[in-house]
Amino acid sequence: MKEIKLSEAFLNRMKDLLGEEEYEAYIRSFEEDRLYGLRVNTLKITPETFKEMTSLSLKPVPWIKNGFYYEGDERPAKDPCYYAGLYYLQEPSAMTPASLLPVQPGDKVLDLCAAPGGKSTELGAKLSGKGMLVSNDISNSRAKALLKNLELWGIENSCVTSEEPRKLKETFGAFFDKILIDAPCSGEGMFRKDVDMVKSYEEHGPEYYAQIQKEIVNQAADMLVPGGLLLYSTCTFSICEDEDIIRFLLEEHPDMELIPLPLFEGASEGIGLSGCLRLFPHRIKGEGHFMALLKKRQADIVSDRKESRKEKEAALPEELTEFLSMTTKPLDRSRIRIKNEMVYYLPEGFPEQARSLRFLRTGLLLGEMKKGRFEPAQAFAMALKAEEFRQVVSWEKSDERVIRYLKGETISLKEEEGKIKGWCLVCFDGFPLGFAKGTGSTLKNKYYPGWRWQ
Ligand SMILES: C[S@@+](CC[C@H](N)C(=O)[O-])C[C@H]1O[C@@H](n2cnc3c(N)ncnc32)[C@H](O)[C@@H]1O
Repeated sequence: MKEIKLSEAFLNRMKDLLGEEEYEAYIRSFEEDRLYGLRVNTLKITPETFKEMTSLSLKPVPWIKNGFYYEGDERPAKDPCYYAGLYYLQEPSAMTPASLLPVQPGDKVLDLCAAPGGKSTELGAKLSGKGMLVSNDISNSRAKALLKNLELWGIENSCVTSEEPRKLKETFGAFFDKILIDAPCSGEGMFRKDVDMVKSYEEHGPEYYAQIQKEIVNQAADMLVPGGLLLYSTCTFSICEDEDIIRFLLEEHPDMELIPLPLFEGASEGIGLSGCLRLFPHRIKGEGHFMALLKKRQADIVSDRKESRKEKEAALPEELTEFLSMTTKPLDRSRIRIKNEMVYYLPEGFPEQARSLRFLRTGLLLGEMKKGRFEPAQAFAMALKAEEFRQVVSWEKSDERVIRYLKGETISLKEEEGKIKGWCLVCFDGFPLGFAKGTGSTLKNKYYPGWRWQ
């Protein structure tokens, strides 16, 4: 075993859970190195095309269509592709929950414990810009990291909140078609990946988290519409945080039923509760996880689901209209809002009652009105495709100006590239990185300073 000191109590519980023989296999899994994974952003590129263009040595994660393993000595975060939001670095088992929640474009989706965004980015990609994703995390600082990841990923229809689930329930009521709860947990499944988890486990073990999880699932169930689906996941093995929470939920909410999850090679059934899914590091190439899918039964009376009312189009400032004329991205003008000079594009059907919540972001930040000018935001660039902007500069990935642009430097155009006046979208190989403002043969760098290449 590596330098990991696991408590006697934990090891005894694992022995009880797995039986003598399998326990030995579990312990041996600590002798193997942790695994590294990335998940391709299908909003921007197909997994096949990405595999062709990257120099990373990728191997497919068998149960995730857009998931790959990469080698531990590779540095995918130091790559323009990362800055273009083409992938998210994620441990392979952690890719499973979002892949098993059948989100459809147009759904209203809640990711209740979402930071830093490992599941939300995938849920947002599945929506393909239609419907709404509310990504919440009780921790404000973690919610900031979540916002960055959603913006980098190019999701245009997400809102980020930092609230207690109870407050969300009071505000939204039964509103969401799909809910994901990637619950805070004791993290027993992550000991090999992250030694620090062992330390925090000593402070707060399974019983501590089970109480929090019960409160979270209780609130979440009330936020589902009839017929809606809820996926519960943890990265821990203890039954009291896994199957027992599902039993609790079924008891407290008799209108909920368990929908069996499909088994795939290496995955195991729930312990004493079939239909749930468990992933163990000695059976698959990934860390430990638990998942269960639940459905709220349809009400006898057909619910009078209101169609979202189309808002009246407000007149937009001229400078903004002028900028928007440079993009062919279809934007419903009635969803554009200006608050304190910031210009937002709200998701379809954004509910009025939600305005009282603590939002870090409502929809896509398009930009800012500044003394009669409009300055487009970094998030807007990330949500565009190269062909959706009229003035584009696209270099090859190997062009040294790509990294210099990401570092915030002023860039000179080559003679054969001609001259550029005004806003342009800077890309490599056709993937947007951010905006710049051309003054002839020079590009003033407008890449967001907080995201610069270090
Ligand atoms: C397992 S992590 C989520 C990881 C995230 N889903 C991802 O894939 O990147 C659990 C998160 O729950 C948050 N959390 C803890 N208690 C919470 C609560 N009562 N309501 C909402 N979020 C909570 C934590 O701040 C933490 O970010």
